[in-house]
Amino acid sequence: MNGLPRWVVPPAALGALLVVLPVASLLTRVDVGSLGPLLTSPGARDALWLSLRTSVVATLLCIALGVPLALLLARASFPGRRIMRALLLLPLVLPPVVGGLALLTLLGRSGLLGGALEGLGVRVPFTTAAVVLAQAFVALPFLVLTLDGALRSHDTAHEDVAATLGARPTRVLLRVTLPALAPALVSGTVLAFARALGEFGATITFAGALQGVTQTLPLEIYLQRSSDPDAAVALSLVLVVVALAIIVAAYGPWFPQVSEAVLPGGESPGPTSRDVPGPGGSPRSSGRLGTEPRDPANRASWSNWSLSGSSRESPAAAGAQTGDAQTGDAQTGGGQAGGGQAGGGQAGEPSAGGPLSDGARPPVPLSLRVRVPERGVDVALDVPAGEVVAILGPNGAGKSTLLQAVAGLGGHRGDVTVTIGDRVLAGPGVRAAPPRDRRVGWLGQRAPLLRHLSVAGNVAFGPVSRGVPHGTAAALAQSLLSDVGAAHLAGRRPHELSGGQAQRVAIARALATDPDVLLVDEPFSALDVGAAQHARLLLQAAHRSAPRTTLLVTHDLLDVAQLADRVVVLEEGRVVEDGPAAEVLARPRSTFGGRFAGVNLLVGRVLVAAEGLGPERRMVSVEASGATLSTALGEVHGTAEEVLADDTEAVALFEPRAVSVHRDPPGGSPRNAFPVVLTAIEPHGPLLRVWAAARSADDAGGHNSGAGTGAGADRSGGAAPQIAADLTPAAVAELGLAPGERLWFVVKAAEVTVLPR
Ligand SMILES: Nc1ncnc2c1ncn2[C@@H]1O[C@H](COP(=O)(O)OP(=O)(O)OP(=O)(O)O)[C@@H](O)[C@H]1O
Repeated sequence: MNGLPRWVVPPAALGALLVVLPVASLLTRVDVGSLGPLLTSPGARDALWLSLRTSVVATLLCIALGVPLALLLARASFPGRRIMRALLLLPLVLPPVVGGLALLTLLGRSGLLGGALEGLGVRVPFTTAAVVLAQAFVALPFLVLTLDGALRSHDTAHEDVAATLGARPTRVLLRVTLPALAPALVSGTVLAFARALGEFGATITFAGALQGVTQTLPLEIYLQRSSDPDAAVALSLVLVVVALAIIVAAYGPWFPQVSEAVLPGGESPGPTSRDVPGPGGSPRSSGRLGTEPRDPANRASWSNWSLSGSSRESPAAAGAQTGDAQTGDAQTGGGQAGGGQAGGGQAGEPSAGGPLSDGARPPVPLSLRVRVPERGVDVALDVPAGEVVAILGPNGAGKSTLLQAVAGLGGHRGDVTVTIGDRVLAGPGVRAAPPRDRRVGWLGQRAPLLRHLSVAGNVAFGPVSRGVPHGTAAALAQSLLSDVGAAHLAGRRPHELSGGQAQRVAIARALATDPDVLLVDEPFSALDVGAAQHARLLLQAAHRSAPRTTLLVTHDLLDVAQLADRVVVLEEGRVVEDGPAAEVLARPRSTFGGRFAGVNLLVGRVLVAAEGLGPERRMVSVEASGATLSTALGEVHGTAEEVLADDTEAVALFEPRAVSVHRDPPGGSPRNAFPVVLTAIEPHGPLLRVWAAARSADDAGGHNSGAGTGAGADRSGGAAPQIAADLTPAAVAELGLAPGERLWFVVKAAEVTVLPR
């Protein structure tokens, strides 16, 4: 029962019987002997043929009008959209005969438009065209609502990436949106055709029952019912068989995608993601990602890189080097022949002469000013050519908004100025350039590969969208796939890839258009450790070969350590820290930066400044450089390496492993003793990290009253600063620590570094 309650069975069975039993009893009434002559009578033949013809035309009309209508309803924003969606439900609710009357009042001789049409010699009612219109009237909502529901539940990540790859809106619609919605389109079309085939009330009212002209099969059945009931039953059987044939053809086991089709309000299968636009680059002398500038002489070499840093090394070797087995890609080694051939033999060739190879364009700087009040974001950032900037910050800090602003995605309103190189892509008085014209590459958390294209087709999609001939784009794709160790996957479909393989393909795809700026949004967070490291090294190798200006949103210390030159920390939509990556990791100045770097960071004001420090006196003596801060945890004594002024803002940093934990206030000096309440204990490598928050002022003075498990748990909430102590499991067991206990965290002044903020 898959966890379903048993009581659902009886009503479900009754529901099924309500549909099946009447049809089954109809079949029992069929006189098989007289079936042949009845079905071959001219009246029956004409009616069946007319029904099929008009239903097909009405369905085509529904597709031609319904697909654009559904797209507008689901994706455009215009006044009255909800009302229009509601009005489209009317034909589903109204009796069809009312629909027929409505059509008559519009197109009849004295109707709103009918009079004018008659004047032009066009008469619609009681013609075959009227049958088609009546059928389309009742069938259109089935198609529109099916597609509308699918579109609204369909993530736009694929479309966003396609746009950043250079695809124009029509190409995105035809090559990305509609293929992804194929199951819903088929489903809606089948429903519309079935509804048109069974249409009766609107037809007889608006088109009448003229044999061979407007008398469709449902009308023929109705008319035969009074004169020849057996014939009516036999013709009903024909309608049932035709309807069943359509349903089986569309929903049969040989068409699994359609059997999962999206029905109105249903959900389209597919990845959801926060995938947005991506990076570009420039040479620099001390970059983390790469140290070698692009070789301007090697105009076609931008794609000629590999994990090893040498374009001549086979991807198989690269895969072996990085332990590719961890990605679940046991065949990477087996791909040596193909990969080596494409990567080694064709290196440099694919882009030669193509629009993408218009020289090894030097990396370009990025300048942006993003002010989006509706999201509380106000950030200005200048990124020198080729620099990799890690954007850090807590959830909701505005990191993705920043990347979306560069890519021209997101649909938010605000003042956004983006300049890449000398191209002003958005700004005051400047019409914002669409994503396809920005030359940015987007790499997101998941790899939104186009499911209906092969791996190679996905990588070639961007170049082809930018006008590169198919052959050249295919060769370029093969070369890039070799570079990422995925040449052997070229013919596979995205659903046949592991997460790590898909991300490697996404890297190749993002670089295939040789973007000026690469926007990378938590690219490895959905991968296991091995696959993440492999993908990280691939990005590093790509950057080494052709540095690009890059914004990298991440929550991962390894990404920053291995890829970033500079770190920008955002909090509540503002830059709170900005500095070289090594400096921020070693000596963070913001609360989030401290947490990210794994050190305790307390913000405070200088009470007693370290004075007279010169370089020669730094760290010589604790006494000489001592400084005291007033913080939320009380006074903190530490050593300063720079001159501090009284009453200025500063931060105190100390490692969790330098903190000792006591049940009672310790004596002796020079030591910092913080009264805290334990909030959490979590594994941290071989140690346990014990988190604690400041106790309230009136609770801080006294000695710990004992175990009191849980007594202080509620004090850990709010914005109280948290500090951590790393203890061995044995120490935690010996102290018998548990959340809620009141403790003292103690750290020597010599272990505390005080820095100006
Ligand atoms: N589509 C949207 N409409 C309205 N507000 C949004 C939208 N997307 C994000 N926001 C808001 O904008 C602010 C910044 O969000 P953003 O997604 O840029 O943050 P983030 O730093 O990327 O967060 P996370 O790390 O959780 O992805 C948040 O307050 C968020 O609630």
